[in-house]
Amino acid sequence: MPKADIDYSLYLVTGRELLPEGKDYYESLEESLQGGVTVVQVREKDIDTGEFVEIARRTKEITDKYNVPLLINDRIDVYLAVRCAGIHIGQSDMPLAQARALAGDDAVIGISVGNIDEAQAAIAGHADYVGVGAVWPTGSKDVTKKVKLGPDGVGRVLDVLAESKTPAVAIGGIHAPNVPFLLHGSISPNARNSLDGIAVISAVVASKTPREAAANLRNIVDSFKRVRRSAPAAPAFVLESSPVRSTEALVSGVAALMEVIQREVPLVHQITNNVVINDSANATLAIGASPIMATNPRDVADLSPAIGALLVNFGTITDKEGMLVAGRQANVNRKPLVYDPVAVGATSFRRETSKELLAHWQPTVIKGNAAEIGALAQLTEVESRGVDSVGKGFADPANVVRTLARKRAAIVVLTGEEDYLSDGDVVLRTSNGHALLGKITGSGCMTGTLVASFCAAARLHHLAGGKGSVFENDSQLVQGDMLLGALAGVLVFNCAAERAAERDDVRGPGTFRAALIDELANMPAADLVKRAKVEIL
Ligand SMILES: Cc1ncc(COP(=O)(O)OP(=O)(O)O)c(N)n1
Ligand SMILES: Cc1ncsc1CCOP(=O)(O)O
Repeated sequence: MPKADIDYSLYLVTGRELLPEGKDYYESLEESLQGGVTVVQVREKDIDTGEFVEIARRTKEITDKYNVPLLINDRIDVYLAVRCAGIHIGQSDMPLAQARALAGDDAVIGISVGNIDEAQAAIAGHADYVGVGAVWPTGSKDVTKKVKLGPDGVGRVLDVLAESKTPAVAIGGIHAPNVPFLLHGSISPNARNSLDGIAVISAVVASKTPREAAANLRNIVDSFKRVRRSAPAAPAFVLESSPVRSTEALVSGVAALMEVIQREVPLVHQITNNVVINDSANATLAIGASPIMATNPRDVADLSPAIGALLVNFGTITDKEGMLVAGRQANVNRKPLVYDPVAVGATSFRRETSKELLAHWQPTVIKGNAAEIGALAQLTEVESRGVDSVGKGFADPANVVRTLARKRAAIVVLTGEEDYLSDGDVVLRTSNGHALLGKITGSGCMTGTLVASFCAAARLHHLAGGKGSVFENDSQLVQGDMLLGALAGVLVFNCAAERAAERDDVRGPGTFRAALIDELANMPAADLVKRAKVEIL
């Protein structure tokens, strides 16, 4: 097969030691090819050369039947003996130039890369493809001393590879539930380059049903590639046909979601800080949803299938383990995940924690003030003082939210006197609210609570729309109009604040806080429609 025709979508690296008891290697291999494996690499670490050659030869007989290219891990002698498509080498194996000299120009030579320098060297040495990793920890190889790149780190390598168009597969700890997150989360920040495929060992080899395991992985990768071709900027939640936006449609959509909440009473799981936990739970109840403020990782597995959405607010970062597990489960169960990185720029501990969380799961919505959004976007334009941002804000907030939304494949909500929301494509500006919100603690956190509640409603609204649980594509993380959900959270909160501030019985922050909860409970949708100030920029 010509090198240019190789499809790297689902790259199987063999691992006989991981086969389920009683499962024959060749039988498993053939089933995985039937499931849709597109490249095979024979990887053997502890066998004699003669046995390696024999396994490679028999493996080639099977891969040839399916017209799938076969590569050999590390051993050029074995490649030369069986004359398959090529070899895969690592950074501590024979140098690329020597491997090329021995194997010749026709051989496919792939090389492992774990950082930008290695990626640049791979391009300079004309590698035919790269294996980028390890993405996550894995039991299939000792990578404990290596940096785990996460989808983010893979994205940085993809930026380097973009110009040369070197094909790239990611490897390490990849299993069906984290594949959508990996594919979307690794779209490179500048060049918008994306993975050509995923390389796996245990996700297929350790399965008792490798055909089904491979078919499932292949579907996810194929769906992702299809959406990338038709909508290159689409974030992880975007429907194949994004709705056409008008301010009237948006505001009436918000009113519709208010009804969905009342009718469906979604359960909103919130891991939030202990300053606002009570107000957030009351705000959730006031709009008609149901709060559960569980933080223990052991609660999460049972809870996740039942919830409408998850909020992770790391204001006091006392529950990191719960945040990691809950977020990952939200991705697995394809539930909206709203991330509120409170004061993320204020300390290095917060920056590190945020990095760790974002390497573990894909947020649907990121909500923050200017300092928080600036810190995530690595901008120094806005300073923070504790949890607050100081100064005039961004010169071009619309560009900041759009750029971060694209980089993170998430909706970004920037709160302030005016709020900016973007899905990486459209940018919305809202200008409701009241100065008294700045006089009570937790108004930003309650906004996050409402955004999570309305994202739950947006998902339920989508499911009730007749499509059931069928996803538009298998790589999609969340169903429903999440930009509308985020907008609803912001508008309902700010319009309720306006109504509360207008009341005769409100004489300051204390009475305002109580009145705000009342108005969240009592605000008629028609009044929201009248008050809402939304612009599409
Ligand atoms: C596709 C792919 N990517 C990376 C690797 C890892 O190769 P290497 O770094 O040489 O480590 P070993 O596999 O030899 O342990 C790979 N094998 N395949
Ligand atoms: C060979 C290799 N190189 C980096 S991680 C890895 C192992 C991948 O195995 P798994 O897919 O089971 O995590």
